[in-house]
Order: sequence, then structure tokens, then C-alpha cells
Amino acid sequence: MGSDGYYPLFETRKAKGRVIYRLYALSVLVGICLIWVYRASHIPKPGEDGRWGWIGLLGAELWFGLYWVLTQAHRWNLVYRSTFKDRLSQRYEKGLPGVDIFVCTADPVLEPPLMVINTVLSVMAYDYPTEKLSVYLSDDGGSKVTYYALLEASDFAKQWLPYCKKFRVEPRSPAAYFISKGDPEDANQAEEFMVIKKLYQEMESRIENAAKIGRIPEDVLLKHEEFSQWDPYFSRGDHDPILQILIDGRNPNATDRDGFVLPTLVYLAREKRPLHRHNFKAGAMNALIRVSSKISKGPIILNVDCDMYSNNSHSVQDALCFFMDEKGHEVAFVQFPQNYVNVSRNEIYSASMRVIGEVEFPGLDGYGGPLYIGSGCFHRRDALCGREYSKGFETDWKSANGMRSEESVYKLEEQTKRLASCIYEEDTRWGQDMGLLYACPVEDVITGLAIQCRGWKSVYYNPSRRAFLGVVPATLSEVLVQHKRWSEGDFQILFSKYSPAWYAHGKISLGLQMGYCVYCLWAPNCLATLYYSVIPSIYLLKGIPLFPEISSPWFIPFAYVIIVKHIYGFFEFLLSGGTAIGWWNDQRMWLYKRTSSYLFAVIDTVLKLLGIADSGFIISAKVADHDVSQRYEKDIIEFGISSPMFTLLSTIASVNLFCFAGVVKEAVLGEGIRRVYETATLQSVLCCVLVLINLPLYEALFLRKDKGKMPSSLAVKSVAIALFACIAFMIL
Ligand SMILES: O=c1ccn([C@@H]2O[C@H](COP(=O)(O)OP(=O)(O)O[C@H]3O[C@H](CO)[C@@H](O)[C@H](O)[C@H]3O)[C@@H](O)[C@H]2O)c(=O)[nH]1
Ligand SMILES: [Mn+2]
Repeated sequence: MGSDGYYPLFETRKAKGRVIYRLYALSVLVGICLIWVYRASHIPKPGEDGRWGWIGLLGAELWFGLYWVLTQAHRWNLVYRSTFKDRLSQRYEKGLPGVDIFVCTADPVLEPPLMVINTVLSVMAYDYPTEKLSVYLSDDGGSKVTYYALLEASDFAKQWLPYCKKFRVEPRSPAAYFISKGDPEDANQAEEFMVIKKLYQEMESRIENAAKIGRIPEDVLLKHEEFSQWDPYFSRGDHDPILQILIDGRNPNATDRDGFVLPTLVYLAREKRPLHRHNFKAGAMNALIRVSSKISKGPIILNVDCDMYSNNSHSVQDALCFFMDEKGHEVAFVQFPQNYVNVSRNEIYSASMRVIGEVEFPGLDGYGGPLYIGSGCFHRRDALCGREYSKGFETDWKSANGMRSEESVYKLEEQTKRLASCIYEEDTRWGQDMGLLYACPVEDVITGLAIQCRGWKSVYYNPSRRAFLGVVPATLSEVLVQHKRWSEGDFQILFSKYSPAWYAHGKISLGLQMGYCVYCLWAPNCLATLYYSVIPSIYLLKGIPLFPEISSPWFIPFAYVIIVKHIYGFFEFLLSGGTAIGWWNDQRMWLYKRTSSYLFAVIDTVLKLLGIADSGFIISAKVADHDVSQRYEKDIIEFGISSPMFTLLSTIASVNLFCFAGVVKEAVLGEGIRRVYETATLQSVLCCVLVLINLPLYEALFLRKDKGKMPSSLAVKSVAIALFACIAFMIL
């Protein structure tokens, strides 16, 4: 019991080992400063070799050093949270609030309807009073197959929910459950298991069939006249709003097979017109916020992407422990980590970003709260809708609870539809300071920042049983495109009204400001990284040293910073649950993202600032074809297509290969290994590491025969450019 006589619903613990970390960080800082001193005091005189290369390195090292200082905000002050769910149910047994769950989908091909309804079923089956749960599916794809699948799901739920509750199954996405579980041992359950599995498989084949032929079974069409809304004039980008309440939680007859009420289930395809901006996911979420405020008005909103199912049926209670605690009045959102099902042990694309989830977010939590990163986030409706936090504010859970209108379903649908029309938002604050913000490819991060700037806090909660499991892209190009969207969006936040660098000053803590800047500056990292991965290597060709000789005392800070920082990073990665090979792959992806995605993000941002281009939202694919998946499972990098990003990566890799060949030649034929060792140790090591890290890329360029290799034309082109660049540099 706390000193003031109440049992808290959650607890916050500081991480151990802070002192050691801080000593380490200070020692690295000293090293970085010495490197700066060396660079600034040893610039070659005008006319001397390597002057410009040197000055560039000074710039790059200043950048890296300052950036490193910012990243300390992620590691200085880690906190971990835990919840006491039993106390929550004791205290609020009858008074639990309504929770509205928003699932977003946008494309029936990239996001198969079967996957979508598995996510929907997993959240319908939360271990939470069903009369207080409402699930909304926003379908930006306006797909009648998706609607049909949801219809099937609403029926299947009548069996699935009681089954889940009776046998306390986890996870509650049927697909994931049937894959993860062999036949149950318990004879009692075995029988029901067979029945429910068969039901699921039948539903699965009906949905997949409908998706394949693009048609809904006749008998369903006859029974459900709402399908007439998909008339011949209907197209995905041009249609009236469609709003269907499939299960009306107010209806006492909407029950499962055991007679218990089902959660409310709503389908929404907001109005689309070719000449209107739709603002991607942010627009979809805002339509849902309005529509749900009419239908269920839950004071808590959970947002998940259609590919991210609930893997833990107690997450709602976990989140409520923060919102409903006496100390939780200022909590606007509770972000759960995003974990993924389809990552292999060694994560060839390092797509799970485990260090962010295990280290950086607990770090931000220590400074006022993590970023809102889309899927897996519970919001306080008030805060999301633009309310400012003021001291003493409290959500009245009881009054907000169960506020449901009395109209008939049909009338309710008709009245609510207009909230999802194109013109509804005209001359309103939606998208500016109400709901999710527009005009940024990462609507989530900027929205979370705006909320925090209005005085709210957020919480990061990482339960031991993973709360949500999603899907990561299975090809390199998709990963790079996704990172381009993220880094571009984060970069734009820096120049937006809500810039963490200036606007947020005084509104959020300095640590959080720095923490945001780390992500906002992902993109411009490309410049220093490109420089570092090309220039030192290419100077080797002329034998011009750009780093201190091994016998010089200035060599020590370089060696210290490089070695210690990487050892630390290695252990951080292992402690976050990664493997040694995974760490090596992570280093490669670090390089690839910085030298391709981030560069393109910078270019596009500049074009956008000049008003020449606009940024879009490329939806990432959630399924891959058989060939591609097989290579993915074997941790073979998928190239396969020609893209400017791949050309760039291959060219840089080839330049380093040539430079490395030059060093080897010099060592063997020229003045011998000794000279290379003495004068160009660091430079040669850097070049050598770049070659090692690019080994899979050389393989894809020159050796592989499968479809995932680099296209030959691209290989020829990049090798030619690299060769030309090297020769030109040697001659000039
Ligand atoms: O016009 C659109 C485009 C996308 N989506 C949905 O947005 C979600 C995220 O799209 P996805 O292609 O999967 O992007 P990711 O990069 O995987 O998503 C991450 O990054 C996004 C911001 O860039 C956030 O919106 C997401 O929540 C976060 O998980 C999916 O459910 C989509 O169906 C829409 O509803 N409407
Ligand atoms: Mn996604």
C-alpha cells in the first residue's frame, strides 16, 4: 500500500546499472571530443593532399558525435513498468469503461481479408466485458470481399468467443491459434477443438474463394441487401460512405452460442472522391473517431493495424491500469511494443528493431513517455480529440460508460454516415489539432508529439507475454521503402509546427525533445554515412592517409570510440533478445538504410519543401509469394528488382571492393604490408569491414542464379559507375 493509503495499479522501476552506463557514456564522450580536436588541429594546409577529404571527415565526425550525444537521451534514464490487474478488477468490477477498437485496412490484395478478420476476431475476444467492447473496421480499400469476410467473422465469433473464454486460449487470432497449437490433450477440449477448427477452415475456404474469384456467394448476396451499395458505379476511389453495424451490442439478441452478448462490430468504408484528399490512415482514423463517438463512445480507443493481431487477451486491463490509477490522470496514451511473427532468428533485415523496443522506448518513458507509433496503442479519447491537459483533470469513467443512443440500427447508420463523408471535415480542426494530424507520412508520431505538447504524458508497457504480433515486409526493397516513409515523415516533423527542436521546447522535457530529434534526424544521417563509406576508401587508392598513424597517440581515441561503442552495441543487441549474426545483419541494414532510404527521404523532403513533390503512403505488403518466402526463411536477401536504391547500394559496395583490391595489391606488390599497416590502418580496416558487410550483396551481383539476385543490367551499371568513379579519382 502506498503512503497515502491506496494500492497503486501500476509500478515504475528504474533500470539497474545506470552508473556503469553513464561512466561508459562519459568516457566515449571524451573520446569523441579528442577526435574532434585531432581533426580540427591537423587539417592539411591548402595545396596539401587530402585537405578536402579531411574537412569533410571533420564535418561527418562532428555530425556523428553530436548525434551520438542526442541518442544518450534514449539510454540515460530507462524505466520499466508493471501492472496489477487483479487490483483493477477489484476496484472497478462494475465500473470498467467502454473500449473502442479501431482496425485499419486499405487494400484487399496487399492485406488479405482473411488476415484482417483474424485480427478483428483476436480483439473481439479480449478478456473484457463484451458489452463494453466495440470493434470498428475501417476499409480504405472499400472492398466487398473484406466486408463479406467480416460478415463471416461476425458469425464465427458466436462460436469462437465462448471457446476462447471457456478454455482460456492464447492467442485469440484463430489462424495463429491453430498454427501454434497441436491437438489439445484434454479430452473435453479436444472435441470442441475439432469442431471449431473445422468451422474455421470452412470459413477460411469460403473467404479465400471469394477473394480469388472476386465474387460473393449468391445466397449471401440475397440475404444481405447492403451489398447493393457496391453498385456498378462503385470504385475504390470514388464511392459513398458505407457504414454497417454487423453486431449491435445494444441488441439483447446479439449473443453468442452460450447466450452472452457479443461486442459491437462495425464496418466503415468512408466516402472517397477522386478530387478529395483522404489523408491515408490518419483520415481513416479520424472518420472512425467520429463514427464511434455516435455509436459507442468508449472513452478509451485502441488502434491496431489489420496485420497486427492481439496476442494477449489481457492487454486492455494492462492499459487501464495506467489510465485508471490515481497517478494516471495525465496519461494520454499507452503504447505497447510492436512485435512480429515472421522474423527469423537472425533477422536478415533487422526489421523487428528490437533495440528500439527494449532500450530506446523504456528510455523515452523515463522522460515523459514514448512516441505513438501507430499499431498497439491505447488512447484516452479526450486527449486524442485535442483536449489540453490541465491539472486536476479526470475522466469520468462512469458517465462515459455505456452512453449509447436509442435509435434503431438502420437510423443510427444513416445518421452516422455523414460523419464519414468527404466534406465533413471542411472548415474544422480535424487533422490539425483534433484527432490524428495530416500532412505527414508518419501521422502517428506527429500526433503523439502534439498530444505531449498539450501537456499529456504517455506510457510504454512491455508485458512478458507479447501483446501484439504483426507482419514485417519480406523483401529488402519493401523494408527500404517503409524506412523511407518513416524517415521522411520524421524528418518533416522537424520542420513542422510541432518541431521537437523548437516548438516543443518548454512543453516536453529536454530528454524527450532530444529523443524525438534522434528519429527526426534519421534521414540527414545519410550524408555523413555516405561520406564515410566512400571517401576514406577512395583515398586509399591514392595512398593518402586520412586517419592518425597507428604509432600516434591520436590513434587511441579513434580505436577506443570505435571498439567500445561497438562492443556496447553488440551486448545491447544480445540483451534485447538478438543473436550475434542478427547483430551483424543489423549493422548491414544500418548501412543500407542510411545510404538509400534516408538519402531518398532527404531528397523528397527538400522537393516537398520547395513545393515540387508531395509525399504519399506506400502500403507495405503483408504477403509474399512462395519463392520469395522461401528465400526469406533461409535468410537470403531478396533483391530481384531494379531500383535506384539498389543501384546506389551496389555502386557503393563495388567502389569499396575496388578500393580494397587496391589496398591488397599495394600490400603485396607495392611498398608492402608494413607501410599500409602503419599509415592507413584505420582506413584499410574501414574499407575491409565495408567489404565484409557487403558480402551478400556481391554474391547477389556476381554469383547468385535465383530470382532474388540483383538484375544483371543493374549489376553491369553499378560496376561500371564504380569503376569510372575510381579511375576518375585516381587520375584527377
Ligand atoms: O490510405 C491508407 C493507408 C494505410 N492504411 C492502414 O495503415 C496501416 C499501416 O500501413 P502499413 O502499410 O502496414 O504501414 P507500416 O509501415 O507497417 O505501419 C507503421 O507505420 C505507419 C506510419 O507510417 C503507421 O500508421 C502504422 O500504424 C505503423 O504500424 C495499415 O493497417 C493500413 O491498412 C489505411 O488505413 N489507409
Ligand atoms: Mn504494417
